[in-house]
Amino acid sequence: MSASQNVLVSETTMSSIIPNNNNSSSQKLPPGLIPVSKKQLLKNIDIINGGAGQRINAWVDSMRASSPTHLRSLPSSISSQQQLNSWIMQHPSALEMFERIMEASGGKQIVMFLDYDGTLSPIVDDPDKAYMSSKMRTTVKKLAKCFPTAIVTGRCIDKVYNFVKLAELYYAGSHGMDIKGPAKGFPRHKRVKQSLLYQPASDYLPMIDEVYRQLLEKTKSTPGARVENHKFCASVHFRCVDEKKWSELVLQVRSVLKNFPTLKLTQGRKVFEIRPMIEWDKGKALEFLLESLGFGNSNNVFPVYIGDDRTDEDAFKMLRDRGEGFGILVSKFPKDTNASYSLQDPSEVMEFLRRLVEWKQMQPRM
Ligand SMILES: O=P(O)(O)OC[C@H]1O[C@H](O[C@H]2O[C@H](CO)[C@@H](O)[C@H](O)[C@H]2O)[C@H](O)[C@@H](O)[C@@H]1O
Repeated sequence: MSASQNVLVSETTMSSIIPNNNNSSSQKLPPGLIPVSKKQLLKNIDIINGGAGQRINAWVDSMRASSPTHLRSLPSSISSQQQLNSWIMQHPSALEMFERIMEASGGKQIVMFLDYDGTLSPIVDDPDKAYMSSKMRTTVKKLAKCFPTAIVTGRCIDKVYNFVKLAELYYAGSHGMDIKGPAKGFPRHKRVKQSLLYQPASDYLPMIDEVYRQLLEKTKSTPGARVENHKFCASVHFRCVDEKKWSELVLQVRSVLKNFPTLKLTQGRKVFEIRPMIEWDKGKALEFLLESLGFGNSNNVFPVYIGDDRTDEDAFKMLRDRGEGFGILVSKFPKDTNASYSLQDPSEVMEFLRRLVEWKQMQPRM
């Protein structure tokens, strides 16, 4: 499959930090953080000014590609079916490969990392109604008894906690920029010595509040647009915006972001993600949690990360680079990914987690 046939566009295509030359003095970097080079900032001035091919149409094309709908993307020809088959060969079902995966773990400590939306809960139109089923909750609860388990999400911790409601988990909210250890029975894992709290973008809190306020105001004329404040980042949803209005929404988002040169924009499933331009992502959060659990330099750990979105790729890549464990992409469609295996949807994720629990319960106690 060629890059142009991939369902997802590359994140860099859509990444923008949108500096405004006139306002740059009023938007200083938060103290202590030097997130980007001058070269990167200049490149992004070019992007917002419409250079480097970043025209409105390119944004809209990318929005179209960001989350295929079932009907539009189901393979309708033999060649796309062949593409799907070849993708599955490269990223086999984690359920079908279960025994082989367990063999590969070779007695190492399994650590579980789970994305939330599209992984533990199905994708729905209203982000406030993305509930996980009680069966899924019970399964994750059992999983956390067997292995250290973390939720890694773009949402802020409070919102995701309201859905998950399990105090025994680690949480990395706001794309990993807000990390907390388990509140219940802490420390659950002997290796963690002190209570865990890490917020590498705390200096950005007022800026995120302000960009959220401006985005809310600016996009209110676009029916269906939805803005969320995730404490250290913000989201602008276009899932419920008529496609004819997408270019209008792009203009609105760009007009706000040009006043915030130290924020970057990436794209998830029918959502723009606005984040501090710091070297931190879900991959870094995964690494931080492994270190906090005492596995920083250990070769006795087998991390498994399950996620469905572009932002999860940072974590998949981190695992590939570390040569430890593997990633599982939740998708029914071929996507360009650093994950090794695939699962089709949250129900398959639940089945995989259930089998992990069963497997663990059958292991002799050490
Ligand atoms: O990292 P995640 O846990 O996957 O969070 C990423 C975004 O998830 C939510 O949006 C997505 O799910 C919504 C509910 O199903 C759906 O309506 C939306 O289209 C998806 O993009 C969340 O609302 C966003 O703020 C997160 O950034």
